Amino acid sequence: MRVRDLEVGYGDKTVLSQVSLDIYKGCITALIGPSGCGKTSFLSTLNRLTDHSDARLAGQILFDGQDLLRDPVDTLGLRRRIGMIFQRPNPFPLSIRRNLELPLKEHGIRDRQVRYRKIEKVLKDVGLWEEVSDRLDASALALSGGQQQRLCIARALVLEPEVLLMDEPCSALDPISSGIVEELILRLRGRYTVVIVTHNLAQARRVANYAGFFWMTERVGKLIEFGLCRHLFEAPRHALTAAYVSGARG
Ligand SMILES: Nc1ncnc2c1ncn2[C@@H]1O[C@H](COP(=O)(O)OP(=O)(O)OP(=O)(O)O)[C@@H](O)[C@H]1O
Repeated sequence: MRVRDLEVGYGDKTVLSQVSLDIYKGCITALIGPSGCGKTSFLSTLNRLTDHSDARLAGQILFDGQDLLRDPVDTLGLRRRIGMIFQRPNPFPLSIRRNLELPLKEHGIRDRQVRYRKIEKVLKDVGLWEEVSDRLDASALALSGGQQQRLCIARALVLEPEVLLMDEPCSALDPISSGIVEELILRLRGRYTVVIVTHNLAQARRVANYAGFFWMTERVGKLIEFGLCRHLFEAPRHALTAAYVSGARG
């Protein structure tokens, strides 16, 4: 995915400008920066979730030869290829099985046996199968927060997306559940392209191959620095990045 000169605004207020970066296949890219500098807005443009707000977008987002901001886009198809996980786990108030069946049905998988095989596989992938295989018809809302978040990740993965966008996926979880979800994210590396927004700098360092640092200048979010995660944390090129990752600012 290639983002060039992206600008995002709401009404007449520009919240993000001049953002250019490449998102590499099979890698984890972490986006860090203080609250309000536009990280979530950036993430939401990548699968056009911004269509649901009054966001104004300019620039280019190139994905598989298509400019997502200019070319006609089938948003349902796009969101199958680019899934999203939110800060708070948001399972449907249905059974564990139905949470995974619904998206499969919505995307035309009619054969029940095929659906069941996919559901078992994805629950094994997210490490939930052992915990829930004997209660697939119980409510997803009865799961713990961490289990709910893994179910939501399973719900995105069951559609076999190419890219997974994660907006602070661990911040509403207790430390143990957060650790389990983080391990899962690490296991996705190489198989999926992941873009994760996190306020947890240690987590960004542990999981990401690439990292981008956002900051507000004159009330507009900018991408200050982007590169290999190791370089951004250990040898930042920009003084602001150095101050933020060292904890001196932010
Ligand atoms: N739908 C919207 N309508 C109007 N303004 C919005 C909308 N969504 C976000 N904003 C504004 O855009 C700016 C950037 O918000 P955004 O949530 O993208 O930042 P963030 O870096 O993800 O913050 P946080 O880390 O707190 O989640 C903020 O000033 C916010 O109030």
